[in-house]
Parts: sequence; structure tokens; C-alpha cells
Amino acid sequence: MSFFGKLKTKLFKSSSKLDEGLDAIVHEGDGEPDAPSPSEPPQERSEAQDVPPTPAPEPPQPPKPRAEQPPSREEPREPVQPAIPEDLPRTPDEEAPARPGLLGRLFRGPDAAPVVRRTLDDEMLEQLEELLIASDMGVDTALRVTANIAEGRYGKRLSVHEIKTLLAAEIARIMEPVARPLPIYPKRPQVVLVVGVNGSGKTTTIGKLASQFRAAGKSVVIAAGDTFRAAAVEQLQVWGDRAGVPVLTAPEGSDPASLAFDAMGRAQADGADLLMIDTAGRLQNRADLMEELAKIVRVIRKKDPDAPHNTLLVLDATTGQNALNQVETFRKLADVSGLVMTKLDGTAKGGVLVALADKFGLPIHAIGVGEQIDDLAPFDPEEFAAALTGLATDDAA
Ligand SMILES: Nc1nc2c(ncn2[C@@H]2O[C@H](COP(=O)(O)OP(=O)(O)OP(=O)(O)O)[C@@H](O)[C@H]2O)c(=O)[nH]1
Repeated sequence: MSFFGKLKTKLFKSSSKLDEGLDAIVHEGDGEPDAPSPSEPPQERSEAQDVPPTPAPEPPQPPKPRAEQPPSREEPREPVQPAIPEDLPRTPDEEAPARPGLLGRLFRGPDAAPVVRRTLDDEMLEQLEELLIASDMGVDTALRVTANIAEGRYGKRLSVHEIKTLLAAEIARIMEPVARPLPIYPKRPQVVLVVGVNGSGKTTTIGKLASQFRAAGKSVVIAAGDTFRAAAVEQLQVWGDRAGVPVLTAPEGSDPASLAFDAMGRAQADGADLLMIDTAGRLQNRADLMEELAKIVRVIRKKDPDAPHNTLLVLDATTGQNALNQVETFRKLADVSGLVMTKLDGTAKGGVLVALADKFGLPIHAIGVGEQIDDLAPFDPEEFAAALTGLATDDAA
């Protein structure tokens, strides 16, 4: 509940864009209110025959007590479900599902507005495609999603809620295979190399992950491998202090590979569970960066031939389609094993995550939904799809 509520709130911009767009599309066409039949509840209950057959609809949940209702945008903070793997200790309330209940939707009251529907035709499909492309889903993904929505429904009359339900199901289907927490191996230390352009949120993500692993009883060491930016090192130290994790640093301008080697030695000597290595993100000189990353990998392999065990690429959601280029670039620079998408809060570009999943199929380990230490959550496709399409907002109404 808590995470769903927060994501819903945080993804407000993305969902409102799709929300408003879908609303406009349905109302713009031949959208006519359906005559309410005596047996039909006032809101959109006839959708059941049109919602996609897979994935299966969520079972109805009882209505939540008032205190658990999603927060208003003004409400300051709400705990986010940790992004670390599920076999690590969790607090009980994290398991709570968050689907608003069928009853909640049924009991909207007799005064609810009549349902407006529009016939699904070429023009409407084109408008849907454009809307999805404008939401940063990318052309290929937008076309495929729209085609899937249209299949078997061409000529049928659909309401906004029905389209959102179909869209959310399509998005969740694309995202399902990539939603995987950071794998944890029995190997000690498990070395996690963190790469990404400057400002993407690497430092913050390392701090958040370190904090979550610490809270789960794991010992963590951080290496401040961006030795060219004193500010980056300082920032990492602040995050390390917050998380209660040692941060190994080296003088400005010194060789990051040498720091990584020392950090590996320290992590081994300490019996640390995890070593997270921050790296520089200067894409201006790709050859240098590639050599730097390759050297880090070479030296840590002297101590463990299997290291790094994970190479996390941190991407900033607010860069939209540019995130796709960054994945392509960093896959050439390093053996990227998974993604973390930051800054999904307050951006209208969340759709890029769908394009990334569709195009690369790389695991999405976690998403950043804020600047605070607990603002890193596991990636849940259904919650994300509901939040992105505005379905969550509907349900909460
Ligand atoms: N709103 C929001 N801000 C974030 C999130 N993650 C990181 N930030 C902010 O993004 C900015 C850049 O984050 P950093 O962690 O410094 O990024 P970096 O990749 O380490 O950048 P360099 O140190 O320049 O290499 C900071 O102001 C963070 O507070 C997030 O999930 N949401």
C-alpha cells in the first residue's frame, strides 16, 4: 500500500499526461455517454467483457480504511518498499497489496457521471499511438502496444477506463520479464560496479542501496571511484555516513583502478558482503572512460576472476529518450547487467522505461522515486503500469 500510494503520487505527472490525453481522445471522437441500463452500475462496469484476457485481472480487495488511503500530493513522506531482494528481511507492511477494491469502485454513488465511449477506429488508434510516443514510450513500442490493444476490439466502443485497463495490462506484460531485484550471490564480497553519466543518480543510488543492505544485516563497503570530482567523493561520503557504511576514497585525480583494487582488498579482509564501486560518468571522452572502466574490471579480477558480479547502469528518467542512447553507449563501455531508473518522481517521461524494457530486455532492479535515503523501490510492473496510465488515480477516486 505504502509504495503503491507513493508511486501513484510520484508518477503523477506521467499519469496525468496519459490520463488527460486518453480522456481527450475518447471525448473528441464520437464519444457519447452510454445510456445507463437499469442493471448496470453508473460507472464503467460493462468493461469486464472488453478487458484483456491476460494477465488475469486482480482479485477484488476490500476497501481500505481511511487512514490507508493514498496520500494527497502535499503529504510529505511515505515509506517506500526497499529495492533489495526479497529473500532479505522485510517489514510486514511491505507485503500489503495496494489495489483499491472493486467495492470502492462500485460504490461511487448514484450520481457518478455517465460513461463516455468512443468507437475504436483508425483515427483513434493513430491518436493513441501519438499519445504513447509523446509519453516517451518510443515509436516501436507505441505501435506494438496500440496494435495489441486493437486486436479483436476494432469497431468496439471503449471508455477511458477500459483503454487505461488495456494499456496498463499491455505495459505490465512488457515489463514483467525485466522486473528483477538485484541478484545476491553467496560470493563475498559481491562486487557491484555502478556506471552511468554524471548526474544520473549513481551516488544517491549507491547510498540508498547501501542503506537498505545495511538494514537487512549485510556489511557493505563503498569505493568512491570517481576520483576526478572531489565533490562526487564528498557526496558519497555523506551518503556513506547516512547509511553507516565505510567509504574508501583516494586523492583527487588518482587512478580509480588502484582505489578499486584497495577497496577489494579491504572488503575481502573485512569479510564484507558487498562492495559497491562508484565510477566516473564523463561521456565526453568515451575512449578514456572505456579504458578507465576496463582497467577497474581488470584489477579487481586479480582478486576475484568473477568480479564484478553486477554492473548497474543508473539512468535518469527525466532524460526521456536519451536514456535509450545511454544504454546503447554503456553496453559498449561495460558489461551492463541491470538498470536502475532514478527520478521517476515528478517526471512526465516515465514511459521511457517501457521503451527500455521492450528494446533491451535488461533487468530493471530498482527505481528511484525521490532524493531521500529510503526513496529506492523494487520495480513492480503492475504498480508501475497502473501509475503510468493513471489507472491508479481512477481506482483511488
Ligand atoms: N527527485 C529525485 N532526485 C534524485 C533521484 N536520484 C538522484 N536524485 C538527485 O539527482 C542529483 C544527481 O544525483 P547524484 O547521485 O549526485 O548523481 P551522480 O550520477 O552520482 O552524479 P555525479 O556525482 O555528477 O557523477 C542529486 O541532486 C540527487 O539528489 C531520484 O530518484 N529522484
